[in-house]
Amino acid sequence: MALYSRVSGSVGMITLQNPPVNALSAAVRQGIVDMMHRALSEPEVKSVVICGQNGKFCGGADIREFGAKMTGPPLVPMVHLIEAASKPVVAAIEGIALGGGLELALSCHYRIAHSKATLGFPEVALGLLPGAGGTQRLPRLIGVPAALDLITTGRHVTAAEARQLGIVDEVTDLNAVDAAVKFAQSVTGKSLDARRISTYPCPRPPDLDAIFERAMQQVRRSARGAIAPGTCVQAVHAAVTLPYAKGMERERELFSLLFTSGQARALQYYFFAQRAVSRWSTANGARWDTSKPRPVRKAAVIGLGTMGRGITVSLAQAGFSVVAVETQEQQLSEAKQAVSGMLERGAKRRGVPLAHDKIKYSCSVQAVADVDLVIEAVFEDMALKKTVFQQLSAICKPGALLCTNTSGLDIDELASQTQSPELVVGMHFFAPAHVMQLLEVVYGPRSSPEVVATAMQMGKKMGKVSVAVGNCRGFVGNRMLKPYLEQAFFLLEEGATPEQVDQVLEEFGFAMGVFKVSDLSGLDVGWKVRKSDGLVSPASTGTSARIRGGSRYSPLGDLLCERGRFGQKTGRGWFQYDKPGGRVAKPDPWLHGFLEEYRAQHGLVARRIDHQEVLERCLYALINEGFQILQDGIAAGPEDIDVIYVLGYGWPRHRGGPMFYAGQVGLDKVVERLEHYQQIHPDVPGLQPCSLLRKLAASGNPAIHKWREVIQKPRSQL
Ligand SMILES: CCCCCC/C=C/CC(=O)SCCNC(=O)CCNC(=O)[C@H](O)C(C)(C)COP(=O)(O)OP(=O)(O)OC[C@H]1O[C@@H](n2cnc3c(N)ncnc32)[C@H](O)[C@@H]1OP(=O)(O)O
Repeated sequence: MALYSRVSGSVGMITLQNPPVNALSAAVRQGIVDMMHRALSEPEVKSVVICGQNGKFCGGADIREFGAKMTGPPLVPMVHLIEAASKPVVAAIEGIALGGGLELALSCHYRIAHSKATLGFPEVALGLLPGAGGTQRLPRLIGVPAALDLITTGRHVTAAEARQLGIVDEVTDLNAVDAAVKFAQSVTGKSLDARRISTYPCPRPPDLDAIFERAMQQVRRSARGAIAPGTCVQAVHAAVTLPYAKGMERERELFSLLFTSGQARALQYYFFAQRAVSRWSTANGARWDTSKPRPVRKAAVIGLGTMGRGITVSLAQAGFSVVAVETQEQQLSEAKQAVSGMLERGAKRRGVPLAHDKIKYSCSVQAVADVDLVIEAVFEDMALKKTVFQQLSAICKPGALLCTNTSGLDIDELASQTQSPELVVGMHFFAPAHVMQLLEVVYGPRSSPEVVATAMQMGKKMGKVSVAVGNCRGFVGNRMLKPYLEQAFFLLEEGATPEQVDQVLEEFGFAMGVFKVSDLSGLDVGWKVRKSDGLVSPASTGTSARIRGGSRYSPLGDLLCERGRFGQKTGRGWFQYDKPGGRVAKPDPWLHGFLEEYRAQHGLVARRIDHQEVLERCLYALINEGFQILQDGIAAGPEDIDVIYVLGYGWPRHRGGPMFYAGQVGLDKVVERLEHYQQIHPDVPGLQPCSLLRKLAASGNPAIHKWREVIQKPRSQL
């Protein structure tokens, strides 16, 4: 709703009230319309200030209302009512003015912002465009290039930048509402003719066509199939080529197109999923709201390889004192240099002070004796990690958290090496650890709720999205990757090429196909894991070379590694590169020959494989594993899996995540296609739909927010 009050006798004040961000719900819009009419009808009122309660102007349209039937006054007539007002209306912008909130501010005649406020049009991230005149007013106010930048990227600007761009009229370090009231009094009675942005002509720079061409190219390059960025460009184009009223019609048309698209639904689901994962719960009933994090001031990182360095940088940048330990002198000095460089570049990019003095380096594990939390980041080898955990358990002060940055090893086995297994938790960072936003917090059966809460909070402080997951081989992300990779290998055996598989996955929206990603991460990484699992047996030939544990197995990855093809680092992998460390993947005729030879050797006849089969086998096998993970209680809900896949594995955000995507395709259809492929390839693992997937499909494909009800039933009966 909106509250009306009278300030200093002549200023009508409208205060938006809808915690937590004063979003423009039906009640708020109704309140604004009613209060505007009231302010305009009261003769004593000479000017109006619009502000938001609790130091937040407005977070935009209420996203929670998007799925429901529209009620209350629409936004467009509301902003027109404000702009057309005969009395000056001043927006007092504190905290945020985002999306519809900024559109509301742009309909006011003046804008006063607090210096700490941020402003922007983030609609593009929700699969939308600013649909209440934002695409028509902003270019009129700040010019086409700047408006295109803000609207197509969704980036937030500071009050200072907003002032520089001409979005706000004044910035204050003091109380913005008081400043707006004073300002409103000072403009009482002045003509408003030059203050209504919709009446401004839209500036037409001489190189207009080139500007739009460049903007389109830019969004095509980065959108990976998302339609909102390009549609935003079209809407801004209408501001330049059409009169205001017609431009508004075009904006409405384009907005409706986006609003009813599956992409907007997926992105809005993802918005809430990212927030839902912070309300974590574990399989044994620990929860975010009943578990108190422990205070952490000083942390340590053990092992300063690539991951350890990134983790050290993340911790220091988040303000923690860090003890960085590397027992090899030479490695330590290289790590020091690398970490300094990363911190310098980070400080420059973010415009923040350097955090060098936060880090103390040491060659001795003894240096961690007084820290509150240790993150072990040594080589991915169980025996080595066990030794480190035994040492840590003896050295660390009582109560210190012992965390491991493993990408899939058993947390419980490590915990059993310590005197306090309840203090052990996994913190699975993604490379590069100081850049990637995802953190899997892996709880073992003995991890205490406070320890999980502490690791989740640490992740948040490091600017990460932390997702709590249970302990199993590969946790959530890497466990789901296995069947996805397996299908890709089998498809090569059956006649596909790496470039065909990658093309299909990239057209779906992945930044990189599965084979390019493997080349980038290093083929030797998976090879080592398969070796330690006893899967790699170079001596075997004939049928047995392609069977492990009674199931079909493809040794193709192992064979490439045996030939020293580790991917980008060696200049050869599934693709070829111009040099070791090269980045541009090119099809490799050698590999095609190798595949032909391999098929001949194993009696496999290549067939034509279509795009649908590539996509369905790779994605549905991955999705099926996701349902198995939900069934096993490793992830608490589909949102956890979707956030992990979008942030950690390049799943296209505009498709919501694998579990959301499965719901969109139709769970019954996913089951039907898996069964179809299973019938044709009975020897291929991963194609048998798991019982939870079947159960959900049979219960009529319920909406994703209802899945938890079905998932929780079997467990509560245990
Ligand atoms: C039929 C409709 C026609 C409409 C035509 C006009 C179209 C206008 C388009 C829009 O305005 S779309 C909305 C544009 N605004 C946004 O995208 C803002 C989204 N929010 C954020 O970016 C952040 O939440 C924030 C505002 C910067 C605050 O960040 P912070 O980290 O401080 O807190 P959060 O955890 O993110 O959020 C707190 C809480 O608030 C909920 N929330 C935030 N914004 C909205 C919103 N616009 N509508 C509804 N709810 C919102 C958020 O979900 C959190 O609650 P939760 O319970 O934890 O999920």
